[in-house]
Amino acid sequence: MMKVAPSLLSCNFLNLQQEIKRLEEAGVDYIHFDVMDGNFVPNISFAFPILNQIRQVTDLTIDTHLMVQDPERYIQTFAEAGSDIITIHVEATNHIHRAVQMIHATGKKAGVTLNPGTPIDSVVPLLKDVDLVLVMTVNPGFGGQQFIENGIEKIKFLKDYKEKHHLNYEIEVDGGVNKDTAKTCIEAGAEVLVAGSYFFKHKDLSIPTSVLRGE
Ligand SMILES: O=C(CO)[C@@H](O)[C@H](O)COP(=O)(O)O
Ligand SMILES: [Co+2]
Repeated sequence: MMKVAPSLLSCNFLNLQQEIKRLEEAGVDYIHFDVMDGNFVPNISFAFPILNQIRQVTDLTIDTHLMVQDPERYIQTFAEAGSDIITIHVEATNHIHRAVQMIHATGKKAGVTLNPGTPIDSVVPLLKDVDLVLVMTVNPGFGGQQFIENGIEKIKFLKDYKEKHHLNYEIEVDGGVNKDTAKTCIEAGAEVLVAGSYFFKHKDLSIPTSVLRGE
């Protein structure tokens, strides 16, 4: 069954608690929490104090996407703030394998992600050690961008590799996901769809939840 992970970047920040409640009522699977540091990506979003407050009001899985240079510096803090999954970029550290080990040492699930310009080979040595692989289908830093097609081949590769080697990671896609691009991602083998602008433009959030699940 497809999982849906709305990105809070596109929600109404003035009513955050209400937005979390709407997500719960819509039956989403994960809350996707985008952290941007103004260094790894050219934008700044939000971080632990907000994550910690969200943790106080929901039991939904918090899927933290760290768009942060040298994420090792913040893994412990994001774990303590209440993340369930911590996903880091292969481009953001010289020691991605150690960083994955650090995430697991906190007791949280570890994800790795790669930009549209990064070859899939860069994550292959990590695949047996991670819980999730996030394929970026936009250049990270902003919501509302257009889907970049080269992610589809990466999703297919990850699906085949997972089956061939009997691995357990989830295949997640992030960026420009809407009704149409979701279909292509699902056909290619995606298992978790992140969606921000498409998702929150709906008044009734159960609609994009069902559409993205392919129901
Ligand atoms: O990580 C990111 C952007 O860097 C995403 O999670 C976006 O927030 C998704 O937004 P849409 O492309 O769905 O509007
Ligand atoms: Co994201």
